[in-house]
Amino acid sequence: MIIAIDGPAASGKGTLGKRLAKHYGYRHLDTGVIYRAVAKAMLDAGADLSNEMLAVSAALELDPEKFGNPALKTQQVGDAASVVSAIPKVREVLLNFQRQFAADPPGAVLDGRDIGTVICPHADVKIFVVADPRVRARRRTLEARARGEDADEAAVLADILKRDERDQNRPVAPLKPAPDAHLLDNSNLDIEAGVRAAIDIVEAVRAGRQRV
Ligand SMILES: Nc1ncnc2c1ncn2[C@@H]1O[C@H](COP(=O)(O)OP(=O)(O)O)[C@@H](O)[C@H]1O
Ligand SMILES: Nc1ccn([C@@H]2O[C@H](COP(=O)(O)OP(=O)(O)O)[C@@H](O)[C@H]2O)c(=O)n1
Repeated sequence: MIIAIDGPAASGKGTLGKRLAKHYGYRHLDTGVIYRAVAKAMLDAGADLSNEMLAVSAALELDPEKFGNPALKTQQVGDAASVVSAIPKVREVLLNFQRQFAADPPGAVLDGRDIGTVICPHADVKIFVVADPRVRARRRTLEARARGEDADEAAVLADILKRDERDQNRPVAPLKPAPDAHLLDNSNLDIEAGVRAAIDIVEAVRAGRQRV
């Protein structure tokens, strides 16, 4: 089974993805870290983020072993990721890795922006997670502060809105729900309630299949 989770910045995709994968015994891929890793390589090299050739070679040289690097989590890297991720050739290079991850047994949960629309259009279950931008900014700010960063909530909100705008309006693989995605509004749910709501969606889809 493939579970696709998409949604805007800090909506809770990764948290749900990790918990769903644990619940079902599947592997989990936070696809945002892939674009963040490309962006970090560009920033480290002092490269212009719109340099297609350098971005493509950074994407080709990615090392999945480094996806856990905490330095990928920063706002600066997230911002840069939304610039490099708009380059169609970068997305093309990263497509097979994601599809292969999804196809390997026993099952997989992928979260990102275009999982249900482009990477896994035939996913068994698609969830589109949303939450009020102010709630998302609050949660992301608390997360950054817990890491010891000096985060300003208004600046985090502005960053989230700017990134959503860029991700929604790019010509290739824009952030949007697949027509068959189930909407999950995380604004007023704590993590446990969100996980339960996501499991309920998966179970309802499975039950519907068995009846057919
Ligand atoms: N339902 C929730 N209630 C409270 N905090 C949440 C909830 N879901 C996620 N969070 C927190 O919000 C932040 C962003 O969640 P995350 O899963 O990283 O979002 P995304 O992957 O969409 O960027 C994290 O600090 C996470 O612990
Ligand atoms: N499948 C994906 C995942 C992320 N991205 C890009 O990568 C950036 C960082 O993604 P992320 O999921 O780590 O961001 P957060 O929601 O965690 O803040 C996004 O703003 C997108 O521009 C993408 O284009 N496609």
